[in-house]
Amino acid sequence: MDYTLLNGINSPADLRRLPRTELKKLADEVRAYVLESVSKTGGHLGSNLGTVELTVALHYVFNTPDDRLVWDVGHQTYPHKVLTGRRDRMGSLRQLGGISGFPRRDESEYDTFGTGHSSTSISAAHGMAMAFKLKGEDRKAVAIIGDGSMTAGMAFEALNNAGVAHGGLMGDLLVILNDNDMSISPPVGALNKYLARLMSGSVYAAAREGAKSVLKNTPLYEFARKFEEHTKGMVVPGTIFEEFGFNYVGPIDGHDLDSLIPTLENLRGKKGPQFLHIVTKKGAGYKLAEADPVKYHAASGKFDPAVGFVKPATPPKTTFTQVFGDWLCDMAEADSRLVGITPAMREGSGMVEFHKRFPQRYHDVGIAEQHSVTFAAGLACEGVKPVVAIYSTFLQRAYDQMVHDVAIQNLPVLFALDRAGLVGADGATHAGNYDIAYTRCIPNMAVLTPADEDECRQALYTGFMHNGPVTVRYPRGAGAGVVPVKAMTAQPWGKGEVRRKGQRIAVLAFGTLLYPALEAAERLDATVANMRFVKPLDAELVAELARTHDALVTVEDGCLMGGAGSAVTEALNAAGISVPVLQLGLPDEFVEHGDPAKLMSLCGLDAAGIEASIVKRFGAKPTVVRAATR
Ligand SMILES: Cc1ncc(C[n+]2csc(CCOP(=O)(O)OP(=O)(O)O)c2C)c(N)n1
Ligand SMILES: CC(=O)[C@@H](O)[C@H](O)COP(=O)(O)O
Ligand SMILES: [Mg+2]
Repeated sequence: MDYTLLNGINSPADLRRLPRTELKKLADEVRAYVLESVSKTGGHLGSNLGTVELTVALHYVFNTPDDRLVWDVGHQTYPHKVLTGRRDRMGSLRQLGGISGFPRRDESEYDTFGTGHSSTSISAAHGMAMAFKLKGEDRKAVAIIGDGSMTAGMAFEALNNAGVAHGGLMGDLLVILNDNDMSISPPVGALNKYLARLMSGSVYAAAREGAKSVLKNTPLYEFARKFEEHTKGMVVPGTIFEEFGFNYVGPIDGHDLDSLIPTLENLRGKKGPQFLHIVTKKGAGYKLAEADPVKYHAASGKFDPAVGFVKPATPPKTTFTQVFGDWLCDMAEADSRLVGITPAMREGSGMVEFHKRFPQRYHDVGIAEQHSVTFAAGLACEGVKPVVAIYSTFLQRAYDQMVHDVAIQNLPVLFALDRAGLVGADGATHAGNYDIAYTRCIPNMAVLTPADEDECRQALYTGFMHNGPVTVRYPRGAGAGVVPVKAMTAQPWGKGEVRRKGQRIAVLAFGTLLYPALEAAERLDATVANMRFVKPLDAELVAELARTHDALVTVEDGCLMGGAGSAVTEALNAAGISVPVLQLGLPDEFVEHGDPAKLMSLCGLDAAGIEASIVKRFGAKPTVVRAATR
C-alpha cells in the first residue's frame, strides 16, 4: 500500500488540514501501516487495529495536544503514535532506546498520561478536566477505556467521583468506552452482559444518531436534540453511566467516521461529564485477527501478514508459565480443594488447559486484582485451597488485600507470581521488580524463589501444601531447561542448598540467577548456594557460609532495596556476624523496555556482570581481612 496521505501527516495539525473526505483513506493507510510495522517488530496488534478510525476522529475533532487524550492501558496507541509524529520511529517499538509500547509523557506531548496498567484513564482524565476548570481553561479531557478495563473497580471509583460537581465545578470530561466485546480472553462478568444489552438496544441509538447527523446544521437539529433529551429517559431506561451523572450517547459504530466525527463534534461542545459508548472489532480490517482476537492480541515477534502467526520451526523451550499450567492441572487432579483464579490473564498465566479441564474450579474475575485476592481469602476461609495466578506487577494493585485479607488472617492462599523480574518489551510499567521486597516484609507470608523449571514445580507444590500465605515467583519466558520431575515433592521448608563448593567467596543465589552465578563462580572458584527461600530464609546456611568464607555475595532478579540481599544482611546482623556482603540486584531506577538478556546484562546480572562486580569489590584473589568476630 502507498502511504500518500500518511506520509504527509507529521502531527494532528496536518491531519486536521485534510479534507474531511480524505479521512477514510487516511484511516486505511494507518491500519495498513500499523499491521506492516507490527509484523516487523512484534507488539500488540488486535487492539491497535480496532482503534484506527477512533484515533483519526479524535485527533480530527479535538485540539490535541491542548485537549487531552488519556488511553487506558495504552496498548492500543500505535495509530495514535503514528499520527503524532512517531510514524518513522515505529520500527524501534519496544526495543532498547526505541519508543515504548505504551503512552509515555517523556516520549511525546501527545502522550498526556503514562499507562500500561489498566483502568486508570478516567481518574487521570477527570483530574485534568478539573485542573482546566480550576484554571479557567476551555480544554477537554478524554478518557478512552476498553470494555475489559471497565471491569476494574478503579474505573467505577472514577465514574462515581467524576459524575458529580465539586464545589459547584464540573469537569468537561468525555469518557469513551471502546467496546469490542473482548478483553485478552473472552470478556467475563455481569458488565459484559449489560453492555451487550445496551448494544442490542442499538436500533434506538443508531436511529437517534442517524437522525441527528442528518439534521445537523439545520433549524430542526435543535428541536430534535431537545426532543431527544426529553424523550430519552422515557424511550430507554437510563444507563448505569447516566446513573453516575454522565450524559450517555451510543452505542455507535466505532469504525464509521460518519458516525464518530459528528458525534464527537457534538460531545466536544457539551459541558460536564459525557459518556460515549462505541462498538468496535478487535483486529478490525485484518481477517486473521478478527477471527481470533485472543491469538492476535499481541505478536511475540515478526510475522508475515499474509500468513499470520505460525508455530516456530523449532519448538520453543518450555516456559515457567507452562510449568505452572501443567502443575496446576496435576495438583487439581490430586487435590479437589484447589481453585485457580486469574484476573483476566488466562492465556498469559497458562490456565487455558486448567479452564478446559476444571471449569467449576476456574475463575477469571476480570481485570479485578483486588477482588481476586479477597475472593481467594473467602474461599480459603471455607477450606478451599485457592491459587491466585497473577503477574508480579499486577499484584501490586492488590497489596492491601494481600496484607489485610490474607496475611493477617494467615489464610492458605498461594500466589503464583509470573513475570517476576524484568519482563523486557513491556518495560517499566510491567516489570515484576518489587515482589520480593513487598512480600517478604509481610508477617506470615512465605516467599519462594525457584531456580529452574523443576524447582518451580516443586516450589509450587511446597507452597500449596503450606498452611498459610505463600508467594512463588518466576520470570517471564523459559528457564535453564531443567525438565520438571513429574513427582511432586515438598522442598525442606526454609532450606537452601550448596550447589558448588569453592573458596573465599560464597555467592547466595535467589531464583533463576543461580545459573549465571554458577557460571561466574567457575571462573572465580567461588562457592554457590541455591537459597530457594527468601522467607523463611535459611539463616543457618547464611551463618555457616559467613563463618567459612571471607565474603558473601547475594544475587537476585529483584530490586536491591529491601530484597533478598537485605534479608541476608538482616540475618547476619541478627546473628552478630560481621562479614563483607556484596548485594547484586536490580537498581533503584525504572529499567526501560528492551530485550530481556540485554537489560539483565546492563544491570550487571548476567554471568559476566556478576563476575565483574565480585572482582571489582574483592579483587580477583580477594584479600579480604577476616573480621575479628564470627
Ligand atoms: C491492572 C492490569 N491488569 C491486567 C492487565 C493486562 N491487560 C492488558 S490489556 C488487557 C485487556 C484489556 O481489555 P480492553 O480494555 O477491553 O482492551 P482491548 O484489548 O479489548 O482493546 C489486560 C487484561 C493490565 N494491563 N493492567
Ligand atoms: C497490555 C498488557 O498489559 C498485556 O497485554 C501484557 O503486555 C501481556 O504481557 P505478556 O506478553 O508478558 O503476557
Ligand atoms: Mg475490549
